[in-house]
Amino acid sequence: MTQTSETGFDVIVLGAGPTGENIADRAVRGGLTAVLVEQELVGGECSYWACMPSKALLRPGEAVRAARQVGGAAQAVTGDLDVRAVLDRRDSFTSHWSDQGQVEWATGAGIALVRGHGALTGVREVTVTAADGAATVLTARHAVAIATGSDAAVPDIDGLRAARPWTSREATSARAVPESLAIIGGGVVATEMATAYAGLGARVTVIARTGLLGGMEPFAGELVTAALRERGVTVLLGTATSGVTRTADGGVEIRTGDGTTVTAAEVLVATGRTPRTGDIGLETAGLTPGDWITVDDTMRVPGSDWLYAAGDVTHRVLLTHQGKYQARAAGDVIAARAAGAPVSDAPWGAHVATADHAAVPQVVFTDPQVASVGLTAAAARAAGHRIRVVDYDLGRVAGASLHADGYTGSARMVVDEERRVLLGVTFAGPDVAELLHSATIAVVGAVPLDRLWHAVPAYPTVSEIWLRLLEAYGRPTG
Ligand SMILES: Cc1cc2nc3c(=O)[nH]c(=O)nc-3n(C[C@H](O)[C@H](O)[C@H](O)COP(=O)(O)OP(=O)(O)OC[C@H]3O[C@@H](n4cnc5c(N)ncnc54)[C@H](O)[C@@H]3O)c2cc1C
Ligand SMILES: NC(=O)c1ccc[n+]([C@@H]2O[C@H](COP(=O)([O-])OP(=O)(O)OC[C@H]3O[C@@H](n4cnc5c(N)ncnc54)[C@H](O)[C@@H]3O)[C@@H](O)[C@H]2O)c1
Repeated sequence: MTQTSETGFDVIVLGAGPTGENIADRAVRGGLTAVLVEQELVGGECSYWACMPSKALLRPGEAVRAARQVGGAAQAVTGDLDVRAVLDRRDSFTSHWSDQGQVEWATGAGIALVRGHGALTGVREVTVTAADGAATVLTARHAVAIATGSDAAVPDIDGLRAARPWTSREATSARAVPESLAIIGGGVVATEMATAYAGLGARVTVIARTGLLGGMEPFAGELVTAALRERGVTVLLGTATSGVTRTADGGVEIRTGDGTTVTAAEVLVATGRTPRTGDIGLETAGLTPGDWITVDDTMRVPGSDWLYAAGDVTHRVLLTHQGKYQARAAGDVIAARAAGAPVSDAPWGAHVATADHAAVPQVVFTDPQVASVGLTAAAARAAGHRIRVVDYDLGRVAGASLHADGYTGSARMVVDEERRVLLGVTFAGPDVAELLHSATIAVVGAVPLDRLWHAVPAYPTVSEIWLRLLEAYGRPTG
């Protein structure tokens, strides 16, 4: 096979998902040249098999349910979802799984692209093997950044692999809605896909070995469990899966730890992620293939002066916006170090991803939505903070009661009693996603509670939850 060499780049970025794209973009904006190496589609998991198609599957059902919760509007909703139209709209959000638009963006941003499977083969060296076997050896002047992301993890459950389960890829790109869907897992993918597929008419069973949305405030999982059940989803909590069989009629049979059997047309495994690092030459840099890649807060691999990693592959936070945030730090610090310019790597500096540790925002697009930032009460206590927890029933806020009849939701703020600032905030309820950034700013800005009283929420909006939480905490008297 042919082999060519290219040495003209300052930075090589392995993987053109949202993280890789942003590393390359920031490096180019910083005056460097950059090349992206991509083996599938430029845009990565998020654009084609994760964030965008999953939200496109969820939004139509949410819009119809929202209308049904408003007297007067409810009477206008006289039909069911048009499933074909939902799937077609989803297809448009994935650009029909074509990356032409993102390739044009990269070219316009001055970023080169080499297609194929990339692997480290030496210091600042990546060898890219194209589909036809042709190899291109790329050598970088300054840095190689790994942003190869993650794959769905398929746990070692008897018969599961042989049963050809759906992963998040099949769930987000399905051409049709199965009559029934069993979901193993109780996390974000499981709850979002249960919401989407139940809304699209499938009979859904969730098999979760603990509660739903573990790791978030407990009321979030409880509200989502209740809402799923109300919509006809069977939610089995505290239930292990012991075996899976693909049956002669093409369906699946799932045996649970308590001896019951769940049958469905398809089974979705939604039990977390595994790093795409098995075959990218990590051993050449002294790292272990198949492991997540540990980095410092400038996204550099400890002990190396040229190897960086960001996004899912680091296991810091498996979210697109956080990967892009890390990417901005990484691209900028690579450019600064290349220029011999000062590096701003103290906490909250321009070249570090400090928020990964203290203020990660996340929205779970279930119905109700869950939006959280920072520490839960349990995590804050475990970290040794002296905290006070303030809860408020979102349905009692005037704006919420106008927003939806019978609005059901809850909010919690976790106050650091030593500094009188917020460590974390969680909202669960219809349409709380857009509330989240207010909380993120309060947490990242360490806005003192006494000052928050002067951030007056408009009446009558759902954001008056802020006033109610502060009232519940107590108004300063001094
Ligand atoms: C169903 C689902 C829904 C989600 N929804 C959301 C959401 O709503 N909001 C959110 O913030 N996050 C969401 N996420 C998480 C989000 O998708 C990831 O955090 C994000 O895609 C990570 O970006 P990344 O660039 O690090 O990796 P990826 O998006 O995985 O991109 C990595 C890229 O590297 C390429 N690559 C890998 N190995 C090689 C190699 N050796 N050579 C060349 N190329 C290679 C891959 O082909 C891929 O294009 C969701 C995840 C799932 C599974
Ligand atoms: N809206 C969003 O931001 C969004 C949406 C989807 C996914 N994501 C990201 O994608 C990542 C992957 O999502 P996910 O739902 O796969 O992972 P997750 O970590 O959220 O949940 C994994 C679930 O699987 C269960 N589990 C793990 N191993 C198991 C086993 N062997 N048997 C049975 N259950 C098992 C866990 O108890 C947990 O309930 C998450 O980290 C999430 O941040 C984000």
